[in-house]
Amino acid sequence: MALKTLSAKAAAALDKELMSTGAFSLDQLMELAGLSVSQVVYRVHPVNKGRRVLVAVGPGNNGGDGLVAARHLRHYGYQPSIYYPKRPKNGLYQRLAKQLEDLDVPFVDDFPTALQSADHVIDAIFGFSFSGEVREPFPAVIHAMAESKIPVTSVDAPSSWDIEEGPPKSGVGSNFHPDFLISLTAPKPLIKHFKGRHFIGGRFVAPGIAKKYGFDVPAYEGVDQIVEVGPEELKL
Ligand SMILES: NC(=O)C1=CN([C@@H]2O[C@H](COP(=O)(O)OP(=O)(O)OC[C@H]3O[C@@H](n4cnc5c(N)ncnc54)[C@H](O)[C@@H]3O)[C@@H](O)[C@H]2O)C(O)CC1
Ligand SMILES: [K+]
Repeated sequence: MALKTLSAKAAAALDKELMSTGAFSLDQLMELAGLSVSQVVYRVHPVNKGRRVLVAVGPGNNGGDGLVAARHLRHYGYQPSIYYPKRPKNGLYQRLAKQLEDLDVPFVDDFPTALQSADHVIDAIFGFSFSGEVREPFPAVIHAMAESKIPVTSVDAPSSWDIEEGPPKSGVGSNFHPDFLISLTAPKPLIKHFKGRHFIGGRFVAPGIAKKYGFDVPAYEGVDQIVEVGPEELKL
């Protein structure tokens, strides 16, 4: 498979293109991204392994993917809870949060405490627009995920990792190695540092757009929104 990686810059340009010439709305893309995240959790952590999924939600679209995934997981029979300390005023995020409130999904204030009674964690804090050092209040959250034995699924990138260079050499996130990662549309260069199980989601990209950005859409099966692809199968 000729799956190449997309730099942060290329991934941002692709998203922009999907929403302009591709004619998708952000709501649609986020719904499909979150649906694919929910399928990864269902695959790696079926309901009988424990229903309590704690979702760490960041301030941007990566966080929005986490909110969508939580809704789908609730309908699959999980008991998600949401840590969402920085809520932007944007109507899309507010609607996603309202949809969860209507399903009686709890919002928690203390991530490390909530982690103690979780069976699985979704890291939807930062995606391809992350840069620099992790700012408050997220260092303690990254630290708690890194120290905990609870399995973590990261959305698009392990939060705190540099999109091109991978884990920071020291400080917050240097010891954060999630068990599972779903790359949205195409893996980012950080994938070469990732040792866990890796999935790709984004079963909506038209061949012309994929070709323009130089990646192949992987061979999804049946009704799956995800496909598992090891780093060894990627063209790095
Ligand atoms: N290609 C796809 O399939 C799609 C991807 N989506 C998701 O959108 C993500 C990108 O979303 P965004 O561009 O909104 O950005 P992110 O969600 O990656 O993060 C941006 C937010 O994080 C903050 N931030 C950045 N660096 C920080 C730091 N060092 N400390 C603290 N806060 C920091 C920014 O202020 C901003 O609020 C992707 O990674 C993916 O998860 C979508 O939802 C849409 C479709
Ligand atoms: K993430």
